Amino acid sequence: MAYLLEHKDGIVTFTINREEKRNAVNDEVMDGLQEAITYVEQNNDVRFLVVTGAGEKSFCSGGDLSVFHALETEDEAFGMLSKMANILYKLATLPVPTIALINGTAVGGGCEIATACDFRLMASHAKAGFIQGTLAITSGWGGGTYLFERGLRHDRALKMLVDAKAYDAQVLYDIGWAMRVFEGTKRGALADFIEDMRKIHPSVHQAYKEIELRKWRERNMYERVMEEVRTCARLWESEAHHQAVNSFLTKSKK
Ligand SMILES: CC[C@H](C(=O)O)C(=O)SCCNC(=O)CCNC(=O)[C@H](O)C(C)(C)COP(=O)(O)OP(=O)(O)OC[C@H]1O[C@@H](n2cnc3c(N)ncnc32)[C@H](O)[C@@H]1OP(=O)(O)O
Repeated sequence: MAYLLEHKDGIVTFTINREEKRNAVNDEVMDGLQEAITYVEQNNDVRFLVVTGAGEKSFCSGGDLSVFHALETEDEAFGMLSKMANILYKLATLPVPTIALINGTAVGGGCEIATACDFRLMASHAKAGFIQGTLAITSGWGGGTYLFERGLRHDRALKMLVDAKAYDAQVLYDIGWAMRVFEGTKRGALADFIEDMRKIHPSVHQAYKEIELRKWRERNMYERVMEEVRTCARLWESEAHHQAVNSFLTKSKK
């Protein structure tokens, strides 16, 4: 299975389970994340949704280039990008707290998934970054829009996007993208992080989160995410993008 879904003690954990591809996202992973979100929406006893990756090397390496490189045109790209953007919008606007448990490298769309979550806990060895720029595209699943909403100083958020590189966990903590940097097991880090929150009635969490969600609805967050998707789809068609993807895939085959 390309993903794992677990519900234990009020915590639903969605694990991207494609270590051999550094947990790259394909359609099966997208459908699995949608399944996890639907499960949370339909089960009132769920208190937290955790997103993580299998293994210790990678949280998620973004879109599966070996699959999505076949998308040639703006319209073809828009179809895939908007599918995942809609799923991440539902993730970002879930009433329960969402936690990205970053067990390893989170790049490209992987960084977008983590940014769509309320909290980001990073293993000390992990790196994360919006590397889409190295492929001559922008973020395309809404992650750029969410980043500007996460309260980072504007200059730090913009630099993260335009640098298009993976940063160390400590740097990401210092600029305010990561909330915690942990040593040891991710399970232990999660248990420690939610210890206090677990003592509070879930209706309080949902009421506080609704303050932010109400602001997002009033400020047309969804429309802004879809503008980001259209921009990425337009850039997708460029020769520079297709050459960059082919270069990665060729390197991988050596
Ligand atoms: C809007 C989102 C947007 C989109 O695609 O829609 C994006 O996400 S754009 C960004 C796409 N992602 C990338 O460009 C990252 C590519 N991967 C890497 O840079 C590295 O693999 C890294 C840093 C994640 C890990 O490096 P490491 O040296 O540990 O591993 P390898 O590079 O040797 O990779 C091992 C194995 O996994 C395959 N792989 C890794 N990432 C992807 C990917 N995103 N898509 C497809 N396949 C991927 C890599 O080809 C290797 O396969 P192998 O068959 O063993 O050669």
